[in-house]
Amino acid sequence: MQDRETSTILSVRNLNVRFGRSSIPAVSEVSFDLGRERLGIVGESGSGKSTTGRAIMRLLSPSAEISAERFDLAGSPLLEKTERQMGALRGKEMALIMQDPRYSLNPVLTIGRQVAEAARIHLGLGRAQAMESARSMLHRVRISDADRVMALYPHQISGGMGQRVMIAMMLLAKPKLVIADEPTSALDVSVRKDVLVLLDELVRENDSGLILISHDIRMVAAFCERILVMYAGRVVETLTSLDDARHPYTRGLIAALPDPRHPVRRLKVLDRKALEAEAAQ
Ligand SMILES: Nc1ncnc2c1ncn2[C@@H]1O[C@H](COP(=O)(O)OP(=O)(O)OP(=O)(O)O)[C@@H](O)[C@H]1O
Repeated sequence: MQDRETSTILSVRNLNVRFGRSSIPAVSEVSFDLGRERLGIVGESGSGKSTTGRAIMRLLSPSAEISAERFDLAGSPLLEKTERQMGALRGKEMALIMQDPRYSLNPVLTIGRQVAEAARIHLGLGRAQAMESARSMLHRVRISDADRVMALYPHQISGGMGQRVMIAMMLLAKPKLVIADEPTSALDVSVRKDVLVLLDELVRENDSGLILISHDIRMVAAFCERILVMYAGRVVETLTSLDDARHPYTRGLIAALPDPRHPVRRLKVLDRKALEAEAAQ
């Protein structure tokens, strides 16, 4: 059996995030541990998924107040780090893959330049070696004509190709922790699965921990060993299988998504009145 104690990458106890003077916390009392495994965070829009992911990266707006009893990356408290120390961790020890590669890639640099730049910064390579490392990483994300793609600018490649480039850049330094926030929702349906399979493959190869954030509970269930279900900033349920879902909100999330095995004419919607009644109890 795996020794969870030594393999814990991230440990979160009672994480709270509040923006400005807002009386309602965006994230409330969230707790979980992450080892070298895949953990999903699901919930509807506004439930606090992205805020949790960005709090881990310490990439929230300055108006955000973060507090936690424990908030450790590999045993080291994230809230005690200076911005400079966080800068050194991002990309090297922890990486964030966001929804739309068009906004994450630098529009004025060629793909080759920006992947090589990541290799230079995070792996400490010289110019020529960094270019070579960029080329081999692009091959690893199954871009077969890497030389041609390296000469292109972000607007000249497809969304699916852009997300492969982002994955190449983000996983180059084999970070311990990868957070993927809706990594496929801006992509064409036909390439979504390929991109997720690739991400999953590289995360396993690197022996990293993955947090996959999405509103799509079925997609998350296909890739993750454990799922945290968030509602109004709180974790309402932790699942290892969708069949174990007990909370009416989780059941609503499952029912609101189409199941390819059982197509339906009309999609269900969340029963908000029942949920609010339950929350008030
Ligand atoms: N910079 C900010 N300033 C003020 N409030 C914010 C900020 N960012 C997020 N929030 C609030 O925090 C709450 C949680 O938002 P968050 O983006 O984490 O939800 P989410 O579950 O990721 O939703 P989505 O899927 O739409 O991104 C929301 O009420 C949102 O309005």
